Formats: sequence, structure tokens, C-alpha cells
Amino acid sequence: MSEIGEALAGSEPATPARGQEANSPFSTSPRLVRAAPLWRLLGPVRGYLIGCSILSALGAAAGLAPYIAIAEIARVALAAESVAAVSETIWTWVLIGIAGGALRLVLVFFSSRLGHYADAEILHDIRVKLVRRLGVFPIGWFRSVGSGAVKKVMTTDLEDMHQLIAHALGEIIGAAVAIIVGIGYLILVDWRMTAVTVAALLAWALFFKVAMRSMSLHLARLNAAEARISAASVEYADGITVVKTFGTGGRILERFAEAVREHTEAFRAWVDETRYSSAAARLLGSEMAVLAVVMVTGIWMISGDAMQAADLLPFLVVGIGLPTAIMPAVLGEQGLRRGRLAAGNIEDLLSRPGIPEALVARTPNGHRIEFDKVSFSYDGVSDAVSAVSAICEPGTLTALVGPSGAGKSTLASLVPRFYDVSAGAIRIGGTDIRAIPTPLLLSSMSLVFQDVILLRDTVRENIRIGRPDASDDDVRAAARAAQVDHVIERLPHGYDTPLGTESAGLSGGERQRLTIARAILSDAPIVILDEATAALDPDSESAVQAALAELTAGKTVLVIAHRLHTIAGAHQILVLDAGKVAERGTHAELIACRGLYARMWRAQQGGEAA
Ligand SMILES: Nc1ncnc2c1ncn2[C@@H]1O[C@H](COP(=O)(O)OP(=O)(O)OP(=O)(O)O)[C@@H](O)[C@H]1O
Repeated sequence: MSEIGEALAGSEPATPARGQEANSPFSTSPRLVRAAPLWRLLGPVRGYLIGCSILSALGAAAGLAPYIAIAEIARVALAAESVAAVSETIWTWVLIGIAGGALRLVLVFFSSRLGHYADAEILHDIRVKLVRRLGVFPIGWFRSVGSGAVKKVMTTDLEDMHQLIAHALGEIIGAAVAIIVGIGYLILVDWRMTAVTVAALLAWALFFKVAMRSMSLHLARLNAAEARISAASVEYADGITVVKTFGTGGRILERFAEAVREHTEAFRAWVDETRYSSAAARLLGSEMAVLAVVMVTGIWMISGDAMQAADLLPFLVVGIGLPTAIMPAVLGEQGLRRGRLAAGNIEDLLSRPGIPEALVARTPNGHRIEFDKVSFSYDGVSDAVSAVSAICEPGTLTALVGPSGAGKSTLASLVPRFYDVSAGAIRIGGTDIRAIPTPLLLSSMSLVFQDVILLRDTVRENIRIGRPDASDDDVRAAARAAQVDHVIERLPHGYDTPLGTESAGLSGGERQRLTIARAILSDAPIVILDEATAALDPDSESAVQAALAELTAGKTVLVIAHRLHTIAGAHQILVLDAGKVAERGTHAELIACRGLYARMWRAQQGGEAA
């Protein structure tokens, strides 16, 4: 529990996101790409980015100097009677050209460094915020959204942010400044020729705009498809055992294929939409097209004495370079668009409400659990748990039994607030659990679930999660109490053996006892067990039962059990049926009343005897 508690302790209050649209990884509707989330997210590094932009702008302006110098040298030389007469001016332009080129290198270098500083800082900041935020989401949210969608935000969206901050921003600003300075210079040379050149560029821009018309929509569709592929891949990897066992992977592979198909279709639609206009734009925007326009107009003006021949040179040197300068701006714009989309997704995740925390936090007085007319519905339509009332006293064991789907796991998961009750209240020590700070609530209970979750860490650290400050001796004592000490000693590096996904070859029962050792170490006063001894062989089961007896002694214990003989000694048994408490009492009382429990007991005894 304490790892969850720690994540929660570091949580930050949610920042409400303004003006957000329904968005991709967490919904299927396409997002409107907006700048506001990006602007807010980049808040901490705006200083760096402004510096990076200024240096990039100055670098781009300086980068034009060599071209302008070449054009000016040619103009001066052509206009002069002898080159010797203008040699001083020519050398000045040579120096300006060389200095401009050198300055550009220096400025671009520092601009890029600032961009990467900003990138490293903001991505670290966002990653930390995201991880903290994930810690405050109700577990139910992860189940409904899928870890693949979260993974997409943590990988693809962060990569898009990196591309934007470290590369696209500088490229866009550099290109914009190069175009403005270039056009400004050409206006000084001849405004009429400049007008013709700019008109050619505008025609190109128009074609490109048409080509990019539905880019935003397609990008959102591609984005959503990527999220689905990611979710399906994670599902496939998680369920690989089932997939291999049954050969085809059935629905999982179908979902994966569906996501890939959707991605291909979205990509094809995007290519179809843009291929003609983009090809035409490329042709019109190529240097040759602009050169043709400049040459024809220039020669026409020169032959009509409307312009001097030397004035054509700047248009040939600088003017035809403008389309080349536009491309980085266009590519950078795509980076900006992706970055804005990514920022929207990230902000969505950061602003998603976590578990609501009470304004006035209260501390429970003891560890008595009280269910007071508790109802809960997953879909808001039908109740999975309906008006359940019960009291679990400290030092007693309450068992939840009932047919499959009766609501046992749901009721148990309401106690650690994996979900919040829809009606009624759960109190611990007389305090509504919604008023208890979540880290305190979670640290007051040990949860031992059917799914054994071991982390990629040593055996020792896997147990120590239960109490991070526990000494090695405490860890060993907990392992002994959980009957797993001798198993650990036999591992290649004992307590220092790293556990991978295969958990160093530990059996199911041994893995379960490891998590029980973790719970014993945390020594929380409330224990919730969900099917802890399911699917074990008799030897493992008796070892696990002994470990559990050690864990639960003197605690407030809530056990979900299918095999009734394991809870026949419970102080109280709640028999759930269709979300309601159908019967309650001790084993003897329930057998005597010959109801649902007695039937289940007889059926199991018969089954076991057979
Ligand atoms: N995450 C979920 N989303 C929607 N419905 C759910 C979810 N989990 C359970 N349910 C539904 O809620 C009801 C109660 O399920 P729950 O898992 O609590 O029953 P259970 O008694 O623990 O069953 P089992 O013994 O089979 O584990 C069932 O109808 C189930 O389909």
C-alpha cells in the first residue's frame, strides 16, 4: 500500500483546463488543435524559449548576410566603371558576408542549446507531474481508459513535445525571419519585382493551404488510431500467455488488426486528400518556378528600361532562396500542430480529476469498518452493490461470499476508494472514508489480491514496499511469518535476487506468500483479502493459510472467499446475491437457516467429496 500512498502524498491539486475539446487518447472524437494548453504547459520554460526564439531570429537574419553580400558585390561591380574604384565597398561586403555567416553559426548553436535546455527541463517537469497525477486517479479509471492510452501520452505525445520545443520552434522562427528580412531587402532593391516574387510565393502558399486543409482533422484521426494501436499492443503483450495458449489471440488480435486498419485508412485518406494539391504546391513553390517568374519579369522590365540589369541579381540570389526558406516553416508548422495536440492530451491527463479529497481532513478513531446502506453502480444504471449495511469490528474476520457477479469484489474495492460509493457511506473508526486523507486511508490497510503484482526489483525491496524504512531483519521476520523465508534463501542471490516478470521461477503460492510478507511488514490494522488462496495446490494453500493467519491476527479483516471451508470460522459471513446482502450470520447460523449459503456449502462439500 505504501507505494500507492507515496505516489498520493506527492500529488498536486488538479489545474482546471480551460476551453478543452473532447480529445483523442481518452475519447474518440477529434480534438480541435488549440494553442492555449501548449502555452500553459510551457509556462516554466517560457524564458528559455523566448531566448531561443530571439537567438534563432537573429541567426536567421545573420544567415542572409552572405547572400545579400554576394548580390550587393555583383550590383556594385556591375554598376561601377572599374572594380578597383569600388574595391573598398566590395571588401566591406565581403566582411559583412563572412561575419554574418560566422555569427549565424554561433547564434544557431546557442539557440539550439537553449531549446534543448528548455526541452530537458519541461519534459522532466511534465513527466513528474504525469506520474504524480496517475497516482491520484481512481483505479477504476485505469480499467476503463486502458494503460495503452496512458502509454501513448507518456511516449508519443512527449516525443512530439520534444520535437516542437527542441526543433520546430527554432525552425519556424528562423524561417519566418529569413523570409521577412529577405523580402525587406528585396523591397529596398525594387518593390515592383518584389511584389511579383511575393505573388508567386503567395500562390504557392495558397496551394499549400489547400493541401493542408484537412490536415488537422486527419492528424486527430491518426492520433486516435495510434492510441488504439498502443492500447491493443499493451493488451496483447499483457495477455501473451492466453494468446499463445489459444493460438490466435482471438479478440485481442482482432482489436489490434482493427486499430492498424483504422490507422492505415486514416493515413490513406490523408495522402489522398493532399497528394494533388501538395504536388502542385511543390512544383509552383520550387526554386525553378520562382526563378522562371523572376527571370521573365526581370528581363521584361530591364528591356523596357524599367529596371537596371544589376538590380535583377538580388532577386536571382536572395529571391529564389525564399521557397527553400518556407519549407522548414511548413515542416515546423506540422511540428507545432502535433505539439499542440500533444499538449492538449497531456493537459487533459493532468487536469483529469483525481480521487476527491475532503476540504477538512479527519483522522479515524480506531479501525471499525461500517458499511451504511452502501450502493455502487459502474454504469450509473444498475447497482453492482445495493444498500449494503454491515459492521466489521476490529479483531474479527468478515467473509464476503456469494455467487459469481454478486458484488463481493466491488464491495471490497469501495473500502480503499478504488471507486467512491454512489449512495450511503463507508466509515472507518466512525469517519467517512471520503474525509480521511487518501494516503492515510491507504496506509491503514493491507490489500492482498488474487493478481500478484511484483515489481522489477529485488526480493528484499519487493517486500520492503510494505514499509520502506524497515530494516533487513524486519524484512526477514516478515518473510518467516509468511512462510517464504526458506524459499528466498534458496534463490541464487537470496534476498538480493532480482525479480523480473518471471519472478525468478517462484511458484504461484510462493509469489502470493511474498505479497503476504509485504502486507505483514506493513502491519496495517485493516486487511482486505481477495481470493488470496484461489488456484493453489493443497500444500501451497496450507502454507498460504498459515501466512494469512499470521497477517490477520488481531486486525479488522474482510475476506472474499469462494471456497467456504476457508472461512467457516469467520466471525461474520455476509452472503451477497445480486449486489444485496441475502443472508448474514456465522457458519452454523447460516447452515441452520438452509438458505443460499447452506446450498452453496452443500454443493461444495459434495464437489469436494466427489
Ligand atoms: N469494472 C467493471 N465495470 C463494469 N461492471 C463491472 C466491473 N467490475 C464488475 N462489474 C459488474 O459488477 C457486478 C459485480 O461484480 P463483482 O466482480 O463485484 O462480483 P463478484 O461477486 O466479486 O464476482 P466473482 O466472484 O466472479 O469475482 C457484476 O455484474 C459485474 O459484471
